[in-house]
Amino acid sequence: MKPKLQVALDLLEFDRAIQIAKEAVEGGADWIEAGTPLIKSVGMDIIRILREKFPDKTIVADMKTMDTGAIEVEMAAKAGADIVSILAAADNSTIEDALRSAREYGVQLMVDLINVPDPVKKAKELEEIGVDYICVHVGIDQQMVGVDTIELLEAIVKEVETPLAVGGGLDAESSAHAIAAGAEVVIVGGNIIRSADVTGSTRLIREAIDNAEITDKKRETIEEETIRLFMEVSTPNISDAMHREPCMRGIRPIFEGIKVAGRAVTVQTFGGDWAKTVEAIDVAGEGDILVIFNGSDYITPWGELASHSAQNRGIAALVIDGPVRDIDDIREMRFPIFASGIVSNAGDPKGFGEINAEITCGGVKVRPGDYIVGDDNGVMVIPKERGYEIARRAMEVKKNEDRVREEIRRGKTLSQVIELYKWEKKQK
Ligand SMILES: O=C([C@H](O)CO)[C@H](O)[C@H](O)COP(=O)(O)O
Repeated sequence: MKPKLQVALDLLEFDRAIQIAKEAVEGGADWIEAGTPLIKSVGMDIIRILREKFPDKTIVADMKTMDTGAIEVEMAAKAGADIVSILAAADNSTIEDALRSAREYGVQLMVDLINVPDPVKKAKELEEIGVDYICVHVGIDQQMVGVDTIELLEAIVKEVETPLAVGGGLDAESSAHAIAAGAEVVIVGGNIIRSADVTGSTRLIREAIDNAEITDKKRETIEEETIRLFMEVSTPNISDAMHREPCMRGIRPIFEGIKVAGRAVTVQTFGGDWAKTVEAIDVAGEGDILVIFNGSDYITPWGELASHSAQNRGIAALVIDGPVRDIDDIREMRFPIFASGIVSNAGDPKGFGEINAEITCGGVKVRPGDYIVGDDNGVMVIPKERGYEIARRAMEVKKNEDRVREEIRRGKTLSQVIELYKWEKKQK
């Protein structure tokens, strides 16, 4: 059977959802899902409109029902859905009653394993119950902390014969992998709906699943993926992903066009004492970023020779709450530096201070091993425990902006695209 491609319209705005669905269908999407955020934002009417606009397509209502399964299936069925998706985390009585309702109203029931503690066991129970599709689903928040959709699919596919739909951060490569591993339906949200070229992105996934094969391409490590993603997003994307966390105050790049991401090696020094700052070059590894608190705006612990030595060691950049000197030479060698000032005079190597202690730089706490990302906008610090998550969330911010930019290019104003007036916080 030809694999099915389900586009998940996880959007908030009615008109955008219809337009994006149209573009996805042009690219080869077979099933159109009214995503849960969309249903919550605009109501069940979105299903009626999708039914009307796409009479030949399968419409999926992602209801994420936890209770009263029968009534929610009835609502979605009467609005025009062909398949209704509810939660496997619901009690089996809810799922069984939802299935009765699905039979009564002539729709199919998909049951979503998202957040179920033992998904393999639950999948077997769902098979017993006789649901039409089991949805192997890693939710967006779980994806951000590294839960792997394909691993989950591979654990379940061996255990059940019920048709499997699979979703959770899939792109062309992982969609193909999912189909080759035995899924019948791939569900793709972000990698289609947040693309500037929805039709092109859908087409890529369509082609990949139609020629599905498992590649044994070596996967990146989490660390490699984290750094790659940080290099692909901007520091404003990162700040947005961290709920508008501020960048370091008063610390600017000494030349334009710098883009760096790496782990912090921290240095606390005092008034231009350059012993610890230079010793830190020997401590840091390739790709690390030195982050220094200098304690003076008028005397520097860093210049061209230190930059030269750091560059030779493969150190990615220097970030300093304090001034640097020799910036003409440093600019020429293009060693990336973010600093709070520039002076001519250095201090002496007295040896006060500490390497790899917690410091404050530009008003932001930095611990050794935290992720540092710097670009023309500023320098962001990402706590080491949340590096991968923030890199993934920042990429979602970027993708969303790519799509919004495209819609502005087509003629809408920004407030029209994001329905700004509707989403202003209502006053009491
Ligand atoms: O169901 C979904 C999620 O829980 C939000 O409602 C998504 O549609 C599903 O995860 C697919 O989206 P991506 O993970 O962005 O591909």
